Amino acid sequence: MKTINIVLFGVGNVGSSLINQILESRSKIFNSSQIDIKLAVIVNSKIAFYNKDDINNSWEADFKSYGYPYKLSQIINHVKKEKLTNLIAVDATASEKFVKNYKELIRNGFNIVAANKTANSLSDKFYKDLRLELKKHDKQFLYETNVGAGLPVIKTVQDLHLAGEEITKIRGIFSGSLSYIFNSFSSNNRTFSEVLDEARNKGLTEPDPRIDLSGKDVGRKLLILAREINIIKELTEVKIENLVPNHLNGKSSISHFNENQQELNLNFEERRSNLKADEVLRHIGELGVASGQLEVKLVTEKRNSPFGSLQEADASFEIYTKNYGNRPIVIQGAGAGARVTSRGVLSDLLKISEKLECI
Ligand SMILES: NC(=O)c1ccc[n+]([C@@H]2O[C@H](COP(=O)([O-])OP(=O)(O)OC[C@H]3O[C@@H](n4cnc5c(N)ncnc54)[C@H](O)[C@@H]3O)[C@@H](O)[C@H]2O)c1
Ligand SMILES: N[C@@H](CCO)C(=O)O
Repeated sequence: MKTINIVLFGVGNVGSSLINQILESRSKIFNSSQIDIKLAVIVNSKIAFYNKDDINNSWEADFKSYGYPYKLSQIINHVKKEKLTNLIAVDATASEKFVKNYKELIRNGFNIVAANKTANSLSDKFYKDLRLELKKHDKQFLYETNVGAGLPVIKTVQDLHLAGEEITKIRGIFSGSLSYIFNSFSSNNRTFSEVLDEARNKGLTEPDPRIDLSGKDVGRKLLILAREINIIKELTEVKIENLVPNHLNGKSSISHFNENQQELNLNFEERRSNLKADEVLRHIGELGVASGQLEVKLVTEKRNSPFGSLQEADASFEIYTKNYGNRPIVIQGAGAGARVTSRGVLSDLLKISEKLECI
């Protein structure tokens, strides 16, 4: 039998769904794999809840009642004092600041599973240093949900690359958030701002939806896949069509954006009115291996084309390789949403567990 001890950072849409899925699935997982999943500490940006007993369905109330302000060093001291082993830190935050803690976590015995895409899309130096630290301490880092939420995109690209298959191009609808938004917007008469609010309320967008609309989220995903196949790039080198006007982006606050997001309506209304009856708007990412070009843009597609006929928050990735020729591998399905994402995180947790010690 193996016990794994999880410290969960981020108790928002994805983090909460992960806790609930662990509660739902852990006896099934224990019966099939003899892996006992313990949630040792759960943490948001303000408070930490140290879970002495087994977590149960009242976790949300316990978190609110018994959580208190913390420092990372206190969490590390706690797991040491309790002699917890097989440690895995889950990063379900969207924080650029939090990823700077990864090295300290690794040095203190943690493996890492991240839904947060930041660690893999900061500088090439940060990316490589992190991997050196993992190697030095013999720790694992999995992040399948960084691209396509629960869809197996990263693993597929890694496996093809590892096997020596030459990947020539990856093209697709990389954003489940923007897929939902442009599906809804292209097919009815609601304003862009109304559709954006709906996607946010369904937990389909980034906590700050400007990360989606500015193209940064898809830019990050392209960069993450490029790095998997040894293309050395920085986010600043990705050619991105930014859908947010400058005065609502950059240094302006999220509340300023929320109050003024109707200003987006006019531009998108114009783009919608230019569509023919058989056309829809689609947000595309493209990674050309030979050209080394990474590009994010909003395009017009025929409604009955593969990308044009996607539904809901579907993402779709076409992976072109030398041997697959002009018939790419296609990975398609829900590309955003807390439940598909947290299931992907849970699957990464179990993959890491396979290599941990039985205790
Ligand atoms: N929702 C999806 O469909 C989806 C898909 C793939 C990946 N992701 C990624 O999952 C992550 C979480 O998304 P979400 O929708 O759950 O966001 P959310 O805003 O609902 O939750 C984020 C949580 O992180 C906490 N947090 C912020 N800074 C922190 C810090 N420094 N330390 C500890 N906790 C901190 C917040 O308090 C909050 O509890 C994001 O990085 C997102 O890109 C989400
Ligand atoms: N913005 C993400 C979902 C939240 O991370 C996506 O569209 O894939």
